[in-house]
Amino acid sequence: MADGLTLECVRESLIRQEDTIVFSLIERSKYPMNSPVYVEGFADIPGFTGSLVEYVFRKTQAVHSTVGRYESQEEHPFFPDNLLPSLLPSYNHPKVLHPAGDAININTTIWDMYFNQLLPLFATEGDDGNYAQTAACDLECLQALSRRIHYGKYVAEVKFKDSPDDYGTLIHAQDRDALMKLLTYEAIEEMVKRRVEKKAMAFGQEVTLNGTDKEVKYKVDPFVVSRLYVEWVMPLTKLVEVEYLLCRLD
Ligand SMILES: O=C(O)C(=O)C[C@]1(C(=O)O)C=C[C@@H](O)C=C1
Repeated sequence: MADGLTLECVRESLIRQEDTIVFSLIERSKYPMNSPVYVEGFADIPGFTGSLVEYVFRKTQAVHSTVGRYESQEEHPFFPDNLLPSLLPSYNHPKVLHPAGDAININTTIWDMYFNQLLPLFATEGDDGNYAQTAACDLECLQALSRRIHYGKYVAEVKFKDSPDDYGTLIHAQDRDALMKLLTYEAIEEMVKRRVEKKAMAFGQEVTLNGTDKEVKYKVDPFVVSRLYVEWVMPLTKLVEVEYLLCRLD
């Protein structure tokens, strides 16, 4: 392909991103739920009324924005309002995606899924006071999930370029359901599900030198990781793919 992007290399990136996601969940699992982090007004921050986690996100993303993070089409801010542009000299990141896709940002949905559905599945009850560390871990998890899910734009671009006629017809018809069917590979999804479960077992097991046959304990339940992928990561990636394709010919 002209821009060198192939389905194989895009899938390789998705596989590598699985490592980042599994490790970020393992890091978050060091801390209990620490619910004050999520309570509006818990921190007495002048001029700010949201939760501590929102504060950490806004401040971190403001810094990242001024050093060019969102110049890359792979990155999507959680709070895009009022971000300042990059102060760095322009790197000229390759713009492989169709510009209409830049407006697609489903981080609100990802945020909601993470805090309301995923976190309660793996964070233990309790409060150890490590609020800043907890919010920093949430930031890592959410950024990794957001990057992976929005990578659906690249997957969709490659699929479109590989079969422009098949996709073109459905895009002209704005046929969401048929696009979803055409871009779905059930055998690949099954492999992803099994691989992330295996990674959670490999990365999250206690390593001992005098290995006896004690019951193996995992830092994050491998079943929760496969469920995360089956229920949220893959469906949301496919949603991004469909949204991107719908505007691919604009
Ligand atoms: O690998 C692909 O073809 C993708 O579109 C990515 C992905 C995924 O999210 O992992 C999504 C849809 C396919 O059914 C298979 C896998």
